[in-house]
Amino acid sequence: MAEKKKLNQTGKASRHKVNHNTTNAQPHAKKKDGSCAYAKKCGGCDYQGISYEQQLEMKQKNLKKLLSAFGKVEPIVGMKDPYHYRHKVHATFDCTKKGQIVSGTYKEGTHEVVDIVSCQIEDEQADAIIQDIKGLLRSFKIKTYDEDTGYGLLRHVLIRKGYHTGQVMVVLVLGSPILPSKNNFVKAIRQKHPEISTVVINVNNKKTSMVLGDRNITVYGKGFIEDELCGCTFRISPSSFYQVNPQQTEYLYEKAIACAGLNGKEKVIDAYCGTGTIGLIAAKHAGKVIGVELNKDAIRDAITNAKRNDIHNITFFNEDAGEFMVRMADKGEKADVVIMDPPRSGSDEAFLSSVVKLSPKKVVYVSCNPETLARDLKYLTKHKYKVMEMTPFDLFPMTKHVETVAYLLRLK
Ligand SMILES: C[S@@+](CC[C@H](N)C(=O)[O-])C[C@H]1O[C@@H](n2cnc3c(N)ncnc32)[C@H](O)[C@@H]1O
Repeated sequence: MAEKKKLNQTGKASRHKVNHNTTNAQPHAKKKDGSCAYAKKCGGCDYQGISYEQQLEMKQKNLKKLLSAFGKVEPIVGMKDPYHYRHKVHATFDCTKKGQIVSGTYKEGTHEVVDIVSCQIEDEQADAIIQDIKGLLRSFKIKTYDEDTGYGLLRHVLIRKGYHTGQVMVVLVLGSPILPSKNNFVKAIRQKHPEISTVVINVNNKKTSMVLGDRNITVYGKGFIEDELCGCTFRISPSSFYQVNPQQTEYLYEKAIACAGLNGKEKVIDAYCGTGTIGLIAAKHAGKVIGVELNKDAIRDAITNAKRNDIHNITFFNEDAGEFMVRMADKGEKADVVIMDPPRSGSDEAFLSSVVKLSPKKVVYVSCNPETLARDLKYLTKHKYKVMEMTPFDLFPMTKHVETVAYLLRLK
């Protein structure tokens, strides 16, 4: 998955300082000519100012350059409406020397917070909630956190919204676990936004570039939201991976499952499974599925998701995918299909060599980084596998990022 730069793949955000030049005038996302009012300062969208058609052409060209050695790259599946697709929105909070509270993203290459009222690619409801939280801070005497001095409270706000359910989670990332008048604060924000289903305090008191700390305290609702994809319901916790563009994700997953070509009998491995999304959808068409994932919160969600969807032919393991596969291969175990969806850094040789030992008939590789995909395909195609199909999906309009489903078949 590619992320807008303000919250990168690992959830990291760069250390920040306030943009003291910020004025009280708050520009809206679009200028009269339709371009982004923040483009020059924010730098989150690499393709700002380029028509969407042209963006798709550029992505296709780059994919062709990187992947055509392995076969034909199918035409990229773009969005009908490429705006406001992000259902995970994050804003960093800070205060200028003049005492103005600002919230938004980092100016590219700096530690300055660009004050953003609404963003062209973020969900509009999420942006409105962030603005209203900003508006409440003074009356509740909540100060923004200063990383240099450790003084203040509010560091970030993270909003996650279900695409089909409309459920909204607000995560307040604080430097300490105590939010003064927390019940009244929640009441005030819910009065403005009754659509909020849960509010969580995330405690991050470390000098770190990571947005989220380890501790979550639910102050309203269940502490998670649910969303639906491809006929399954998924639980999403504050730190679990869930694609930021659920609309396009449905097409991506449908393609991955179609490539697996399941007939109800296969043993399938869903590696880097997150909250179990792809594996649970696959389980309906397979004999048995094994999901493996490093993040313990995501695995907890995956187990709950299996129960929630009444799916019993899936087992999840909280482990490094490479180590898990090596052990399976050493035990001489086999699999019919391996579906793998690694982070941007791609897979590793321990994992890939174990895939070769397990010798599944099919490998379905879901990738958010064509460069690491090309590297990993090079390994697999040198070891008995042939790329049969590669289909890109645009999950990240206005940015250079792209998802690709590659399907490989074992040659002998
Ligand atoms: C691109 S996400 C895919 C998640 C899931 N397939 C989905 O579509 O929602 C990659 C996942 O790999 C997990 N991960 C990263 N490194 C890992 C490793 N070494 N072993 C297992 N899982 C890992 C991350 O926590 C993340 O959930």
